This record gives sequence, C-alpha cells and structure tokens, in this order.
Amino acid sequence: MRSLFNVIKLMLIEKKDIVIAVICGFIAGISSVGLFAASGYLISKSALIPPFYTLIILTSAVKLLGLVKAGAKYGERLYSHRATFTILSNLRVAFFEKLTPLVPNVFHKYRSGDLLARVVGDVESLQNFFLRVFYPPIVLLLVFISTILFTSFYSIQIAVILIIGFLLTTIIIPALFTLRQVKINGRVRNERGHLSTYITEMMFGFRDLKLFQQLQIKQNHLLNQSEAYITQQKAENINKISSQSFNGFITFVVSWFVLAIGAYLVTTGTLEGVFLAMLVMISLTVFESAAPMAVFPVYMQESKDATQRLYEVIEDPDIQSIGTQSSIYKLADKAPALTFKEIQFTYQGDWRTIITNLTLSIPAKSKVAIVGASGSGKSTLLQIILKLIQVQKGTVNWDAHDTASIADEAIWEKTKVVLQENHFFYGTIRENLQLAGNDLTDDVLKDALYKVNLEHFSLDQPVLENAENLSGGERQRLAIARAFLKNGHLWLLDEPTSSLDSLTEQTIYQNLFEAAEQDTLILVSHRLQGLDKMDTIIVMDQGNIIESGSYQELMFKEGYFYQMKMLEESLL
Ligand SMILES: Nc1ncnc2c1ncn2[C@@H]1O[C@H](COP(=O)(O)OP(=O)(O)OP(=O)(O)O)[C@@H](O)[C@H]1O
Repeated sequence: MRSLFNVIKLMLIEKKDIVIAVICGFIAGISSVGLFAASGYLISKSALIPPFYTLIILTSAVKLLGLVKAGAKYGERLYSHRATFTILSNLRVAFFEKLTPLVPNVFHKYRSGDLLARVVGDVESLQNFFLRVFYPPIVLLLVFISTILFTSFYSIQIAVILIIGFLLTTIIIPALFTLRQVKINGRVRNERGHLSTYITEMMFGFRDLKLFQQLQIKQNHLLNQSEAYITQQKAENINKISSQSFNGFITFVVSWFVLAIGAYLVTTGTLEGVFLAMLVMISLTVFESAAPMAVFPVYMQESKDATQRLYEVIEDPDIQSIGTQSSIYKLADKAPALTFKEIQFTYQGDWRTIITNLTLSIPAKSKVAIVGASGSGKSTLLQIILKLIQVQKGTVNWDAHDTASIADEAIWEKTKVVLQENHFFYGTIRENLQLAGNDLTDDVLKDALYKVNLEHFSLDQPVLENAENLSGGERQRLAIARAFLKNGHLWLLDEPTSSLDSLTEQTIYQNLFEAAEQDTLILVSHRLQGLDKMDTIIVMDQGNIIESGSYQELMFKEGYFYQMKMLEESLL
C-alpha cells in the first residue's frame, strides 16, 4: 500500500487536470441524471395536457441538459486522459531515475526479461489507476449524494432504496469480487514476468540453442509458459466480466424495486403519480455512473500489484548502492595516481572473497599491466576503480581523494575504458563512435578509425544490434577507437586486443602508447608479449598480488611471471 501512496504523490503533481476532470465528470453525471429525470417528468406531464409553455420549458431543459452532458463528458475525457499520460510519463522518469544507480547490482537478483516486464507492463498497467481507480469513486460519490438528496425531496423510501443499491453496487459486490481478483492478479503478473524472461533469454541465446540443438525444447517451454499466461488472463477477464454483469443485474433489480415501491406509494397517495416515471428514470441513470465500480476492484488490485512489483526492485535492500555521499563532482584534468589500501571484495550473494586484502600504488602517468590466471580478479579490480562495484573493506584513492567520496560520473568522465565485452548500438559507425562525444567531427572520427586500422570503414556503415555484422576483432578495434575519442587521463583496458592478430595488435599498441604518454594506463592482459614497455607488471592470483615489478625485475627474479613467460614462449 505504501508503494501506491508513492504513486499517488507523483500523480498529484497533475492536480489541476485532476480537479478539472473531477468537476467535468460530476457535471456530466448529474446532467445525465437530470436529462433522464426531465424526460421522465416530460412524458408523464404531457399525458396530463399541461399548458404549452410547460412543455416548451421541459423540452428546452432536456435539450440543454443533453448539450451540457456531452460537453462535460468531452472535458472529462480530455483532462482525465491528459492527466493519465502525463502521470505515466512522470512515473517512468521517476522509476528510471531510481533504477539506473542500481545497475549493475540489479542484474544479480533480477533477470532482464523480468525487469522489462516491470518497466513496460507494470508501468503501463498503472494508467488504469487514475482512470478507473482514483477519480471515478469521487465523481460517483458526488453524483449519488446529489441525486439521493434530490430524490428524498419526493420520497424517502425511494431514496433509501437508492442508498441500498449504491452500497451494493459500489462496495459489497466489488468487495466480493476483489477477494477472487487478488489471487488471480498475482498469478497473471508472475506468469507475464516468466514469459518475458523466457522470450528475452531465448532471443539472446537463439544461435547457441540452435547449435546445441536445444531450440525445440526451449520453444516448448516457451509455449507452455505462454499457455499458462493465457489461462491466467482468461481467468482475470472472466472475473472482470462476471463482476460487471452481476453489478448490472443488481442495478436493474434496484430500478424494479423503485418502480414497485413508487407504484405502491402512488396508490397510497404518498407520491404524486406524475413523478413516478421521473424517479424510475433517475434510478436507471444514476447507476450508470456506478458501472465503473464493477471493474474498480480489478484495477485496484492490478495497480497495487504493479506498484509493489516496481518498488520491490528499486527499494530492494539487497541491491542498494552502499556508497557514501559523494562530495566531489569534478576531478582535476590530469593523469591520476591510484592507491588501493587493504581492499576486500565479495560479489553479492557469493561466498568467495574475490579480492583479498590487496594493497597497491599506481603513480600518475605510469603504465601498469595486470596479468594472472583466469578468474584471479583482474577485471574485478578495474570495475572497482570504475565504481561499478564497491569494496566492502579498505579504500581506493584517486589522487588524494577516497573514491567513495567521488561521484561515479566524475570518475567515468575522466576514464577511457575498453572492457572485455563492449556494447554497440544499432545504428551507424558514426553514431557508435559519437558515444564518446556528440560534437566530434567526421575528421576526428576518421582519425580514430585510422589509429585502430579501421580506415576502410565508412562512418555511415550500418551497425546491427550487438554489432552482429562486425567481427570480434573489428568490435575490439571499434571499442579502442571509441576510447581514443573519449576525454580523460586514465586508460583502463581489459584485454583490448585479445581477438587481434599480432601485427595489428602491435600497430594499435604503438598508437595507444603514443596517445597515453601523459596519462595513467592500466592494461589487463593474458598475452605477455610487449609488456617490457610497461613501467610495472602486477601478477595476480586468487584475488591478491603475488608479484610485482618492472619486466626486467620479474624476469630476473625467475618467479611466477618468468614461468608464465617461458611457457608462452615455448608455445609460440
Ligand atoms: N558478476 C559477478 N558475480 C559473481 N561472481 C563474479 C562476477 N563477475 C566475476 N565473478 C567471479 O569473480 C572471479 C574473478 O573474476 P574476474 O572477471 O575479475 O577475473 P579475471 O581475472 O578478470 O578473469 P579473466 O582473465 O578470465 O577475465 C571469478 O571467479 C568470477 O567467477
């Protein structure tokens, strides 16, 4: 329920449109009741052959009320829908603002398909919260109170029947259907989450599934999941229609009661016969406004579940950032020195300590290579520098500042990064390079392509989703070109040339070192060739540094690095 209050708070930003929608809704409802009441009275009165002007007044009132009703209904629709779309957009923005700082932690717990279902489906379903849950009861209450007061002026008994009908159609019957709806809604949402998870996973892994000949099995899972979702959707709709039909039935029963009691009151002389048709018409019309209440519980429950699922992610204590308040938003425009002091890191939900008590100092402008066995924590160390993950113990300093007090964006602004996996967007080479800066000219972009031996690429060349149309080596070179274009004086390169042939690798490294001459550079590499150019080589094993020094020092020491180098040379 607390999540729903958060949504209401966001909704109230649009209070002007909400108030206008409520006023228009009330005018439309009350003029509809007035229109039918006047028609009923006109029919009865005509039978008594009244003076001509009475008929003119009544007919004009009917016409006027008809016009007012149409105008007010239009106003209600216009303002309520305008409010709804603005509320949805506010909601999306608020949700994204809270979700983005939780990336990548959020993926440790939630699968991308499930997140997509929440971001798209759950936010979308909240359009019904305002349109069918929040404001219709306010309009309904206002219309009913006015109508019952008007009716009680003619007959208290009929006013009491209307009150009973009101309680039945707006509270008792919807409450009964709500009980069923609670269970069904939870199931619909879960099945939808599972279905989109299956679909996204299948799309991502389509090629592998084909190669491993597992596509049919996964397809069958998907079809079963789709069936399960459809079954729950059917149950949901049956409950919705049953609630509407039952409510409609009750409103007719109430109108029959009004007619029967009214007729009785006419025979006893308590009610003038000329008002009977008017009261029956009032009863038939006023319950029209109660019709939305039949679907109220469905949408109320749906909204509660949707907000709960949305806020469950962004308020999940397991994935909250544990960072301290940032006080530094801008870093100096120079090569930084990095210092790690007794840092310790464990991935969320993992029992292994990945980085153990690591202490390291990287002077400004130095060129450092990190080598070591696969899984020894090299990439994890780069992620710690980038504040994509945060150490549980120890400190990481950027010059004299603890990175915990530096805003993430300030660090990203000053780093040039090539990760093992780099994402490319659907578009052109130009658009993907301009990720490094929108104002980069074509000449600058072409120069970057030249430095990574991709001068034969045209900037308008298309890039498909996930750069499917580029080879592994081309993707790596494009990522390096992007790093060339980006501002910053700290290079973080995680096996940037692992898919390249030695000749291309050599040329690119030459250009890289030239460009990074005045910068700090950290290179994670499995290949040990060319490391003699580095100032320091750090050898990692099981989350700690087991050796460090210059190339000559390590070779002289004949330790772990020396063994690795000898092994590599024997394989060449
Ligand atoms: N997101 C994650 N969640 C949990 N564990 C992870 C995650 N990423 C990496 N690990 C684990 O952390 C350990 C260190 O991984 P890391 O990627 O830092 O190693 P690495 O030295 O860069 O390996 P490689 O040379 O193969 O790239 C590995 O055992 C890996 O399984």
